[in-house]
Amino acid sequence: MSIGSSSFHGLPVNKRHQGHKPPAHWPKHLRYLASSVFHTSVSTILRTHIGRTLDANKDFSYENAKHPKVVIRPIATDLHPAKGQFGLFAAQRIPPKTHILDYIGELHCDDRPDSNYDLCLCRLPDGVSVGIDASTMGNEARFVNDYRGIRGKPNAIFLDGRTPAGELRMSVWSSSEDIKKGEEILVSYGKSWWRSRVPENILEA
Ligand SMILES: C[S@@+](CC[C@H](N)C(=O)[O-])C[C@H]1O[C@@H](n2cnc3c(N)ncnc32)[C@H](O)[C@@H]1O
Repeated sequence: MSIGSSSFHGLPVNKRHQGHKPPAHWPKHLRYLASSVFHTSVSTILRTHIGRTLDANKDFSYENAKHPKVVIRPIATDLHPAKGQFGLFAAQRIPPKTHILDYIGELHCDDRPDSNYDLCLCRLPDGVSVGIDASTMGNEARFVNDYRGIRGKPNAIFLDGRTPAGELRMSVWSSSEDIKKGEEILVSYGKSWWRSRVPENILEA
């Protein structure tokens, strides 16, 4: 099942992706990607809709634009519900409504009910949907946790938009308040994501 989303107008990824060097704490068994890759289940028509066949040179400045520094950290706090896993943290103050990074992974149209890293990129009128699965490959965005049990509300959101060259992407943006240096970046995966995984009474808490 996919993590939920809404909409925006796209902007950059950052210099971290240059040279494809994985960031600190990147798990060795996962492939680090600078941009998403297509699974064979995505048709040529859909690839065109997503826009990866458009002029890649136009995205040069987009890919190299400066973005807030973030860091993947292991979570060791007893009270954190994802203790023993990783989270994504602000390595500097992030102003409100700032594009932090894009959610990168494998673009696919097949069902991946067992993936906990599968975000919906788009749904078409004919019912076909494209997901971004970061379970085996992706970037830092795959480490963004859900706010539930960690803070009162999310401090970031998923928004979709197109890069200057026209590529459809899903990105993480800060919400209407600052994210302070050292704070964990937390979104809402949506109730439907949790509903398929945990009892309803925990969701209402
Ligand atoms: C997209 S991954 C987030 C990164 C993950 N923590 C990791 O280290 O790979 C989603 C998984 O993180 C964990 N997670 C995220 N938010 C959580 C929360 N609020 N409470 C408990 N577990 C959470 C769950 O195991 C979930 O399946």
